Amino acid sequence: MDVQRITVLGAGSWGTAFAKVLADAGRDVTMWARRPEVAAQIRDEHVNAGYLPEIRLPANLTATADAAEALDGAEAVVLAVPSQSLRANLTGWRELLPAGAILVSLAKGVELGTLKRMSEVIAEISGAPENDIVVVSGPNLAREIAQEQPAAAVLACTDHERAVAIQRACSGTYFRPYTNTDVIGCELGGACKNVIALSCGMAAGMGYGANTVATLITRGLAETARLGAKLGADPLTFAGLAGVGDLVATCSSPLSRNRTFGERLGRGETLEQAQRAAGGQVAEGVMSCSSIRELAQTSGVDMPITDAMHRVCHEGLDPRRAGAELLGRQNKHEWS
Ligand SMILES: NC(=O)C1=CN([C@@H]2O[C@H](COP(=O)(O)OP(=O)(O)OC[C@H]3O[C@@H](n4cnc5c(N)ncnc54)[C@H](OP(=O)(O)O)[C@@H]3O)[C@@H](O)[C@H]2O)C=CC1
Ligand SMILES: O=C(CO)COP(=O)(O)O
Repeated sequence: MDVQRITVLGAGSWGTAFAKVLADAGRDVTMWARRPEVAAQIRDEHVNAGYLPEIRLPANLTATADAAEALDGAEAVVLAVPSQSLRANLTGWRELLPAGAILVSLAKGVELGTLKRMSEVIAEISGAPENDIVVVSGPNLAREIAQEQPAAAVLACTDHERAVAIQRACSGTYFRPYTNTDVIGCELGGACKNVIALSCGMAAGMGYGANTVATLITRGLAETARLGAKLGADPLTFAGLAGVGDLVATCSSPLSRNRTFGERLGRGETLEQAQRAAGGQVAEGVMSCSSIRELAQTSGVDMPITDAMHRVCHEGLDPRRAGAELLGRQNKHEWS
């Protein structure tokens, strides 16, 4: 199985950076952008100034705002829109998906209401078997990848052949993808770390230092792994790129939208102020803290940091009060 002609649906930060990775690896890439002016800029000026200013995009990467044109003849289709809009977007594209194209998900989130992972949403809407969908996850801050800084990722798919086809399509001098068959673990790792990054940002915004952030990262990993164990993930996944790798990158980097969003909350801004400052770019953790919390509750799993982030974001809990409540919980063994 080899894929040469690839379509990326979504022209935000990661959609554009991943399209560049594929094009740099020699694939013919067409992007779909929601706004025609963004498509025109990518196609004619080889730049996406709104999301990745100063990044020169390769000549074998083109763009259109017409989804039918973008999808015509695609052998692989990369879904690069935010988690909470994926269902609606994909429903609009369903009839246009070329038969047999490999579907690839970049989104890191859990759907509100259905509590589904993104590959479950994609399978439901597209009619493709869940086992055929390839999930991309790992420490992949879009700007660094677009600058060609070395990084690795995981391509998770139950069907190894499909994972290998996408692995070949995106392997390059600065991007090293590994395959993995644990789709559940990779998707949960990617979704949960956004919530933990919010909490780390919030702690930094309140003026706390490395100890607090490291505590949140470590205990965040513990609650993510607890949820994963309950839902059938391989515990090893959380020690890998889609687990601790992505968690550390996102929780530590000022480039992370989730961390930055949390930092604003920690400095006393309201949700609306932080949303305005994000300028339309998605901080997935803000919605996923609610869906993951509900998933944990229905699964009987304790996720205190996720619960606290939901209450700060959506129930008006003061960040300092949230911190005090986390510290004030009953003492327990580290692994209980
Ligand atoms: N940025 C990163 O570093 C990484 C992101 N991810 C994940 O990839 C996914 C996509 O992220 P990213 O590309 O960064 O997102 P951005 O917010 O940067 O861009 C979202 C893109 O989707 C488009 N879009 C289409 N429909 C909608 C809609 N209904 N609502 C909002 N946007 C819509 C936007 O169009 P328009 O420009 O017109 O608004 C834009 O092109 C997310 O799940 C994210 O967590 C994963 C790894 C790294
Ligand atoms: O998923 C990411 C890095 O792997 C990007 O994180 P943010 O969405 O917080 O920027």
